[in-house]
Amino acid sequence: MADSNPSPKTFPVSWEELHRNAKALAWRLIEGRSWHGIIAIARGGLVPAAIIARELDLRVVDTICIKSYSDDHARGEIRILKNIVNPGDGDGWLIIDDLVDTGYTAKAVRELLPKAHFATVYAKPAGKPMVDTYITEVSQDTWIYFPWDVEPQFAQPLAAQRRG
Ligand SMILES: O=P(O)(O)OC[C@H]1O[C@H](OP(=O)(O)OP(=O)(O)O)[C@H](O)[C@@H]1O
Ligand SMILES: Nc1nc2[nH]cnc2c(=O)[nH]1
Ligand SMILES: [Mg+2]
Repeated sequence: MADSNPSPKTFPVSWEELHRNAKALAWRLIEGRSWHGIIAIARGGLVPAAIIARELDLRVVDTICIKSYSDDHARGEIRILKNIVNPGDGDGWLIIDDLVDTGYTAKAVRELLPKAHFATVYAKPAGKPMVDTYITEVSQDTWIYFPWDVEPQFAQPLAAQRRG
């Protein structure tokens, strides 16, 4: 995606869908191995990380706090606002984020924790190669709206929209 994000398509995600997809991710992550704990990429990774921590019975949850997008969906420089305390190389740790878009956030975290397992609920094609496990793919020109991004509001009936 370019630095400013036109995203002609939108993909609203409900709490129920997010919960179901995060649980689907937990199913994938519980297969065949155990984890020391979770490193959530805040803020977007916090809710999926909480769901996955509950499903995998993981009680150790740390955060890396990163900002790369502003509220108007424009991507800026990646800023690591808080790192984890004792990173090591990440071996045996799960990194959880809500989504991977361009993959720049994931790339920056992978450089810090090269042996961690990087998992997201949603993935766009450009960022897909940066994640080890994801559940749902959406197209690159789609902007995902999470439940915390939106609130219900009145929608015009179709006939009224046509009348203009
Ligand atoms: O693959 P990328 O293009 O790097 O984009 C993905 C990142 O963008 C969003 O975070 P954002 O920086 O908007 O902060 P937030 O998690 O606080 O919403 C999202 O939560 C991912 O962390
Ligand atoms: N909410 C949201 N944040 C993003 N950050 C980068 N891409 C996206 C997206 O599609 N939705
Ligand atoms: Mg984020």
